[in-house]
Amino acid sequence: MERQDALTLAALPLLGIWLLVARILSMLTPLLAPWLSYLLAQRLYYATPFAVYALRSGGGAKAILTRLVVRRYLTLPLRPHLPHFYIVGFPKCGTTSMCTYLKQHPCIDGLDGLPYHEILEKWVGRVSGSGAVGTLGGGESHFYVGALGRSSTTSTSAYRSFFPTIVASTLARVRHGNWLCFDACPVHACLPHVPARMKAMTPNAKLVFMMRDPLAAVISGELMLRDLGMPLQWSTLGEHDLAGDSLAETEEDSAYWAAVEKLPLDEPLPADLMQRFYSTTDPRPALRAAKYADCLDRFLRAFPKENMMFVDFADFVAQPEATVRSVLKFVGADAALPAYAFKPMPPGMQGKPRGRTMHPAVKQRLRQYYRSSNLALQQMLGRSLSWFGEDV
Ligand SMILES: Nc1ncnc2c1ncn2[C@@H]1O[C@H](COP(=O)(O)OS(=O)(=O)O)[C@@H](OP(=O)(O)O)[C@H]1O
Repeated sequence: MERQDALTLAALPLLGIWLLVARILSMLTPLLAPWLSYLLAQRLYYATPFAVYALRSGGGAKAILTRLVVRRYLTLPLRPHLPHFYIVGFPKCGTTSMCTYLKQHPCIDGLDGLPYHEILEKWVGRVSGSGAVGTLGGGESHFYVGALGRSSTTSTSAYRSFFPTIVASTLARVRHGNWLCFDACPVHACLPHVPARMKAMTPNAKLVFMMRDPLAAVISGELMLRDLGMPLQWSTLGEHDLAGDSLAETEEDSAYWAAVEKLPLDEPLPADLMQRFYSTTDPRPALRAAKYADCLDRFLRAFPKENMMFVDFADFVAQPEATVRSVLKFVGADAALPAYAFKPMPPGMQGKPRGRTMHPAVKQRLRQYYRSSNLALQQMLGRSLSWFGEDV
């Protein structure tokens, strides 16, 4: 047993009392500090603009946010960990399922104390009627996209506050000999400022990228935003919706995203970044997010390729257990640990397209749109992915 683990075990009763007091105090704070609830709701809205639709009908959601955040900060000295690995992307490629599967392993923890996304998921579960309420536990911090503020995306202590305490890590190490924690946020893969920040925060982290046929990912994302109530003015469902518009990037767009990529680490994120990313009027940010090769290229400039794993969504769906075990091996968790058992996911995990499909004309257009990016991806990975098809 390491010396630090032995010390933590000896101090366990005191640490337990500290955690309990923090929990009680945090339950009182929403009453004492309504402005904090307001501030947090604003920040969450910045990071995930669709959150406003969840918060509108979320009842006590703001109070829950405050309570969780206050508890995390009261116990910050007990939270020394940053993620050992990330599920970095891509949107609608099975990151939530993968996250839930990985957390079945006794040596792996996700976030602690700030399941922002759980609140959204409960709401999504109610809206979609997927019956998934309480079963998902996505645990996305949205840290690098500004969930704790546009200026906080390089603050180590702010980020540490998301992850479990030394009590949890010590107990896992003593019982199972190993402990790892991770963050998951599919949009991290798509935003150009993220690789440099992630590298500065966690230079040795491992990164898992999940990828799916871009067309399937794009329509899945559109349907999620529609079901949340976002007033999207573009659609892939009707013949004329995307067929006529130019999908080429404007000069202004290119300049904007290039500037975001070069943003110095000590500069706050632009005020309109996430509104632009989740645009209700312009389909291009959503389409660009599935140009996997461009996004991966930025990560490959920041991290060594051997620290990255690329998972084909189709393999994950066809063989979830084998895929999860290979990810466990990659991140350094023992998949053969006697205390670990793979449990298949409840059916509520899967979305409900409810008969809505992409219009064939739009499909054809998007196949063309993604062709060069898929070719570049094939070269980058040195292998084919199941959905490349004959023309890639
Ligand atoms: N095990 C399994 N089998 C089949 N399909 C699965 C599975 N896990 C996740 N999914 C599908 O993945 C889509 C959700 O992806 P994400 O969790 O990455 O979404 S998010 O970006 O975090 O919002 C969503 O896709 P759509 O159903 O097409 O919307 C889920 O149904």
